[in-house]
Amino acid sequence: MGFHREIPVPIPAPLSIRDPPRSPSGVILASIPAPRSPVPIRKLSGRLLRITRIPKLGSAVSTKQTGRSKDPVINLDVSHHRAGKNFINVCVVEAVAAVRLLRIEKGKAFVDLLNETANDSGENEMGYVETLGFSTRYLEDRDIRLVTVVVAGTVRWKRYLDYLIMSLCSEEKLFREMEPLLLQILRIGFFEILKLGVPAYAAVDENVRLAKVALRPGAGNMVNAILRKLVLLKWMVRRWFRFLGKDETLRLMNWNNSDPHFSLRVNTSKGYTRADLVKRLESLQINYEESIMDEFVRIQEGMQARSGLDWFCCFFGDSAILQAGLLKEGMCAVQDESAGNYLYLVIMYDGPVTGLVVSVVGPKPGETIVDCCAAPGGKTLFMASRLLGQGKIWTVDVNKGRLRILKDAAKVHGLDDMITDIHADLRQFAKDTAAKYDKVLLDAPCSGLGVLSKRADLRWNRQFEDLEELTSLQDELLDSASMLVKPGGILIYSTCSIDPEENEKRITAFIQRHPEFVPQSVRGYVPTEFITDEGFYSSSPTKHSMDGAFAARLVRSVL
Ligand SMILES: C[S@@+](CC[C@H](N)C(=O)[O-])C[C@H]1O[C@@H](n2cnc3c(N)ncnc32)[C@H](O)[C@@H]1O
Repeated sequence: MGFHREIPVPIPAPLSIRDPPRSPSGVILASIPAPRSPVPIRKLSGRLLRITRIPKLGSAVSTKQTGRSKDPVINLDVSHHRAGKNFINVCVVEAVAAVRLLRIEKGKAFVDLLNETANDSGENEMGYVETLGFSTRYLEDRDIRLVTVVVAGTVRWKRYLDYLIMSLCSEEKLFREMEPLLLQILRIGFFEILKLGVPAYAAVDENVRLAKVALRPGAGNMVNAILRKLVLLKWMVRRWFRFLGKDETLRLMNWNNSDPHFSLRVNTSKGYTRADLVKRLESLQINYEESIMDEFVRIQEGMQARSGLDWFCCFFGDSAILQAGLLKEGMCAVQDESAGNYLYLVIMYDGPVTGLVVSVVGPKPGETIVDCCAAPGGKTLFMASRLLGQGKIWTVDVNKGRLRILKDAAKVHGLDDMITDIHADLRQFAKDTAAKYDKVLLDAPCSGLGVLSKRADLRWNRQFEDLEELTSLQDELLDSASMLVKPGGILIYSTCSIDPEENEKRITAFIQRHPEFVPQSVRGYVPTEFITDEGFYSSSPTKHSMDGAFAARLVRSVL
């Protein structure tokens, strides 16, 4: 038998109610369709399109129930992309592809088999597709070629597609126990969107219809939900592929989908040491791990941030840490070692994360510092604790509510004497202020793409257009922040993003606009594994098992 010949598969063409259509593995794929009744031909895009009455599938239907007059007519309008390319037979291409993929999975069909006129297995395949509720009569050669492209590509990318599908299922079990035809439909949808460049709306539409017709309405809803998630994520995944490569992107997606860990920073300004914190954690029988950063410990369990809500609503569930009052008494703060952002804990008046970005700032006793975009104050508090009671921090933020949280947190930590809060838009504040400061930190509003494991909602809310808006705001804020730096002073720019557009590219553009600033390596401020070739700080979820963040130091010339 030649390579291109198919081993015939026993797919029964005529099916009776007692013999429902099954996948090659024997799974019942749909209940019995009633006899089809052709309806008039409709003209579309200059071509004749035959609309087929399709019985509702998904539950056993009797001939009586599906008699001609009661048949629900499914509107099989040609979707725009196919119509534009003069394709007909909406969803049928996907239907044939799905059936062939099922057969391939069982080792009974070759990917590159085209018209299959040499034996009757091709006819069987088409007959089988008909039993799913589709007319294959008007499939043309180009449709069959498209089937081949879809099938070949789906087989080639199967592991990758499955990985993505699994990561977008609400739980792994859903993927593992997915019925075979449903899985093939999802694979086809993913392949069409990611690899064939089929417009997302069209791919979603067709595969949802296929699932509804061939399986049941609920299956269509599931395909709809998962494909839409992909569409929302697509721009992010594409970007990551471009600047991280495939393996790193897959690792990152895995990280973003895993349970986040949380870190605690001991509050040294109240005289506590990490040993004190560790002692309390041990007495509470809480699993911890000491971080590479002196003031931090990592907690693996018991604190969950609720996703889909705004940062005010983050909570710690029934955490023993919370119940023991460690946060309230100001012994520690919930902060990530990386750079921090506003995720955590506002309820306890403790600002977000800080960590290594504050090391990049390197606050020294006696210094004057402006923390632009400061609220809710994670970095402010950490910087203030490093000033050891000497020096001053001005905190600027446009958001009054968040600024109030910063103020309250400063009180709990006993640092309020050193902090002056300014409710203002940084751009206006910089114009109105003649004073110049030793250090200016701009922790810019950003996409948060480095903290997706903790901010699960961001992946669904962030649009590509946001990135464009954010980068121009970042440029404006950088220009304003730079006006506050004294000659010889330092400007620190940071984000909790891993996107070069918000990080390195903003610095490059800034230096072009402001030749009076020169980048200074962060060597000596953070461990070497966090230093990029250009001398910036960068933490990565996959490399360092912590939030992704970025920071750059820029020195203002003395002239
Ligand atoms: C990334 S968050 C800052 C997190 C903070 N540094 C911390 O560690 O807790 C960005 C902040 O920028 C503030 N912001 C946005 N646009 C601003 C503007 N034009 N002027 C001042 N603050 C602004 C937001 O209100 C938000 O609090």
